Amino acid sequence: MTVLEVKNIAKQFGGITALTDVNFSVAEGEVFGLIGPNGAGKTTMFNIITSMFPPTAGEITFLGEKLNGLKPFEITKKGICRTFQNIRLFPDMTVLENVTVGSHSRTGSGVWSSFFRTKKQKQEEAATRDRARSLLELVGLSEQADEFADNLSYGQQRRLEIARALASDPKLLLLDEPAAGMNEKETNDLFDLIQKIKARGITVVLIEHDMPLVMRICDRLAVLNFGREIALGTPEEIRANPEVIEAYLGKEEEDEK
Ligand SMILES: Nc1ncnc2c1ncn2[C@@H]1O[C@H](COP(=O)(O)OP(=O)(O)OP(=O)(O)O)[C@@H](O)[C@H]1O
Repeated sequence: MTVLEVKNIAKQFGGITALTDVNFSVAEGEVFGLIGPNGAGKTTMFNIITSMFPPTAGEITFLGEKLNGLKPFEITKKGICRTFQNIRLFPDMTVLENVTVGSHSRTGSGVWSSFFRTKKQKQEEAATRDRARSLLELVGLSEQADEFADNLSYGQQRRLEIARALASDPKLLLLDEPAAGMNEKETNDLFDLIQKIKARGITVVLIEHDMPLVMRICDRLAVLNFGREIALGTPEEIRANPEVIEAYLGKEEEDEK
């Protein structure tokens, strides 16, 4: 079954063309990579999928339903969640609280009604906390549950972001550079975590610059370069694609200058 379909997506920011005619689809349970040099348009693609802004052209379909025109919170309700390239935690809240905050789009009771706490609401809150604890266990942060988010290491903060995104029970999880700033051990832990998420039947789209991780974890990949999709295929196909090699090697040569 196709979970996500990206059809003929284009995005212009004034005179800048961030994306041109991008097409790919992601099947249920897949880990799909979105790679490409800096500025290729990857984060813009996530912003369009999550309706942070509309595409200039094209269509996004999620489980057969068009997403165009929905608000970001409606996208979350449909079952799409994301993490951000720059960590966006609440530093003064505990690790557990950061995850329960992620669940609020899920529970039925709003902020106002929680002022008059009914028995049902107390049960809901307890269930939310239990769920948050089980997500912390999944991402390996059970022991840090009561620490302030600010005190966590960088790799731990990234895992906490994933737990928070999972708290709203997504069918599709978008991860924006989850391995950025991680050491080798943390990256290996992240690999295991993504495998576990996949085993839960959650479909994952991953933006990542860590090529060994991408090649190990992804079922398929799309490669963007200057907003254009230059390749689509399995890691083996991508590795052997001359245009991809050129895009990356070209960049390395530039960096050496
Ligand atoms: N809100 C915006 N307003 C104007 N230009 C933007 C905006 N968002 C992105 N861009 C431009 O669109 C292009 C693609 O940027 P984007 O952040 O999507 O690339 P990326 O592939 O995610 O890069 P990186 O790997 O560096 O994060 C860049 O030229 C960027 O400057």
